[in-house]
Amino acid sequence: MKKHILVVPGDGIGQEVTAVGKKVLERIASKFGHEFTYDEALIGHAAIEATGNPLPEETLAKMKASDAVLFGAVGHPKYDNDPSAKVRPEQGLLKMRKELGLYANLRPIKLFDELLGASSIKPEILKGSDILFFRELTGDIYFGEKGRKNDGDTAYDLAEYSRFEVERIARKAFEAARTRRKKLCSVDKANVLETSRLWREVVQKIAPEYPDVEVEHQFVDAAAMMLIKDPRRFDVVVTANLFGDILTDEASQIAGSMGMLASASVGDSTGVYEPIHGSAHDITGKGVANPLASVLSAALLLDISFGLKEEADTIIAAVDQLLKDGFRTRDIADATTPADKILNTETAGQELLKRLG
Ligand SMILES: NC(=O)C1=CN([C@@H]2O[C@H](COP(=O)(O)OP(=O)(O)OC[C@H]3O[C@@H](n4cnc5c(N)ncnc54)[C@H](O)[C@@H]3O)[C@@H](O)[C@H]2O)C=CC1
Ligand SMILES: CC(C)CC(=O)C(=O)O
Ligand SMILES: [Mg+2]
Repeated sequence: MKKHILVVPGDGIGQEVTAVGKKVLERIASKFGHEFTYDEALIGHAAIEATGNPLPEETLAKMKASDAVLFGAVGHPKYDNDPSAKVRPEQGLLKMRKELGLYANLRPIKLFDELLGASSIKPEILKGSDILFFRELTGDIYFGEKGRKNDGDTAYDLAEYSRFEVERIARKAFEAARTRRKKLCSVDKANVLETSRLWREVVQKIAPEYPDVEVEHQFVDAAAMMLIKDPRRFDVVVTANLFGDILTDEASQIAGSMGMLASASVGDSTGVYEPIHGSAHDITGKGVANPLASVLSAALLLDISFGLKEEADTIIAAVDQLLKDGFRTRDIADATTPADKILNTETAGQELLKRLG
């Protein structure tokens, strides 16, 4: 198969982990006889430094012209502590999602059995957890009007959802539930928010079209609690942009670490495949970031954008084997991990390539 992949590492550990994700794609291409070509483009702080723009037109054009994008992360400490900065790395990420119409962010919470002990949640509560989040990605409070009034003393961010926006993500989640355990949990705050009341109304309205799927509605505060108390009760979860952002960072602890969670952002055009984590300033440049979220994002890319299921499964099996062989990056290691089994970003990539064959 011939495909063109755009690699957009972004900032911080995005650079470090995406290099490993790309190597895995290259190895898969040679192993299975595919012809993947690659290009790179700037986003975030790296793009601001080079062009003044967090999402240069050239990057966007390259994204639209590619068959899939392997994305890293954006962000830089200098903006995090400067609320007055008008141009920010995260604007590039949000604009990319909007411009490419990436309204559905699939975040599988996949727990590898070997990592049962890596979580702070008890293994007997965790075992068998397997959740697929559908986070709406182009609406909500992230994209509404924002500003200041009263001489800057009052700030506002408008949360908005249209019926159309809710319905299209809900339908994707219903369809996915049909292929899994046929349970859908819609998470909102309909006891308080009007956007959530529309959300619940739309989900209730289309539910009868999926009679084989059991639907449950939960308020986001209770859902946050239930995720930790009893993660196995969840199959597919569909929720708004802000709630999905927060709940999936929480849910990463089911899988053991933020460094294990991949995602697929899909919608109207080129799919973007990205770890759920950010640029992680605290470990940037140390070479210790777990690259498996990027590697598993590459697997999602092959599966969803290219329909290469066997190739994707080969990557997942290699990750599984790496963990079975006792190797751990620091974020998923514990006191029982022998020193010679602790990997850094680069050695994790090398060990993984050995297991890809
Ligand atoms: N999609 C994106 O590009 C995102 C960007 N950000 C940006 O990233 C910057 C840092 O944000 P934080 O809140 O610290 O979130 P973060 O996700 O970057 O890091 C949170 C914690 O998880 C750890 N972590 C994350 N990924 C890891 C990995 N692969 N291996 C090992 N440990 C890992 C970090 O070291 C940190 O302690 C900010 O500028 C933020 O705006 C945050 C989230 C997503
Ligand atoms: C800039 C943020 C919206 C990025 C983030 O936290 C995410 O996409 O999960
Ligand atoms: Mg997030």
